[in-house]
Amino acid sequence: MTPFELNNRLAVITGGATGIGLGIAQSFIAAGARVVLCSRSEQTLAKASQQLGPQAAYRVHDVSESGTSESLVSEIEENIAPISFLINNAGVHLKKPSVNVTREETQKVLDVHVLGALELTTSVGQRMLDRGDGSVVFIASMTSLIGLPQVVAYSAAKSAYLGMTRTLASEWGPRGVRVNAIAPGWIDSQMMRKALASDPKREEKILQRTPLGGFGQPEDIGWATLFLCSPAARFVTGVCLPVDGGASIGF
Ligand SMILES: NC(=O)c1ccc[n+]([C@@H]2O[C@H](COP(=O)([O-])OP(=O)(O)OC[C@H]3O[C@@H](n4cnc5c(N)ncnc54)[C@H](O)[C@@H]3O)[C@@H](O)[C@H]2O)c1
Ligand SMILES: O=C(O)C(=O)C[C@H](O)[C@H](O)CO
Repeated sequence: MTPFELNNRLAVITGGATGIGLGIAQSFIAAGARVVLCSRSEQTLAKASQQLGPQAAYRVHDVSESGTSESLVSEIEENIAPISFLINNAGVHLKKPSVNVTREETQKVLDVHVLGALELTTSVGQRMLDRGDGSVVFIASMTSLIGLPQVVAYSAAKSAYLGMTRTLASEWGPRGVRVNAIAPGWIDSQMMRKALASDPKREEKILQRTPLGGFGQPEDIGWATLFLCSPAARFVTGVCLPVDGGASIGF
């Protein structure tokens, strides 16, 4: 057995039915895990789950809805299995000049990425702490590490993941629960295509500043997330791993 195997253990992946979340689900299943995809559209979830096969299940869940995590987590643990891995991947993008961003728009972005992910993480985390075992990954962004124009609320939310990761890692590490983050660069998904559509020259600029060239694929984030959750990363906690073709190096 290699230290990258996940041995039928259960991963909950928010926003798991599309893009990067689906790539993470594919990588986890390839490593022998079971997955529960959680997002808002039953139709999209059912399609993704069918594509993934018998190792996948889904639950309709809006992470931004306050007070809903406990019932989701207890239902999954009662009917499927204890949750070994939580991947906070659900996200919404907001791209516009910072002076035009309203408080309400910022609140919506923070509700999904920060408040929603934190509520779910503490619900799952309490059970992981009781069992003395578990691993949490936050899908942050290159905007957690470097400046990108016109994404001020999104960047605030993704940067919050760095503090949350370090705090939870230091608090939960002694009790067997690891917490890490990944900062994806430009990864080919609906979100990225939409973000770049407003500025056709941006794609060229991005490709120029990416030493490894091209855009990443969802499975690139999948393999990195798998590493962080696997026994191979048993001595890794509190880090944010960039997976961006080198774009955040600044050359
Ligand atoms: N694609 C990129 O270049 C890139 C770069 C850095 C970070 N990210 C992050 O990766 C994650 C996945 O994004 P993606 O690129 O796959 O785009 P995507 O739009 O395909 O995925 C986002 C997913 O989150 C789900 N979601 C949104 N709000 C939700 C809510 N309230 N409750 C539950 N689910 C919700 C969406 O339904 C969707 O499935 C996001 O957190 C995004 O910010 C993406
Ligand atoms: O580079 C840009 O203009 C972007 O808005 C990129 C996005 O922030 C990125 O793809 C999502 O995190």
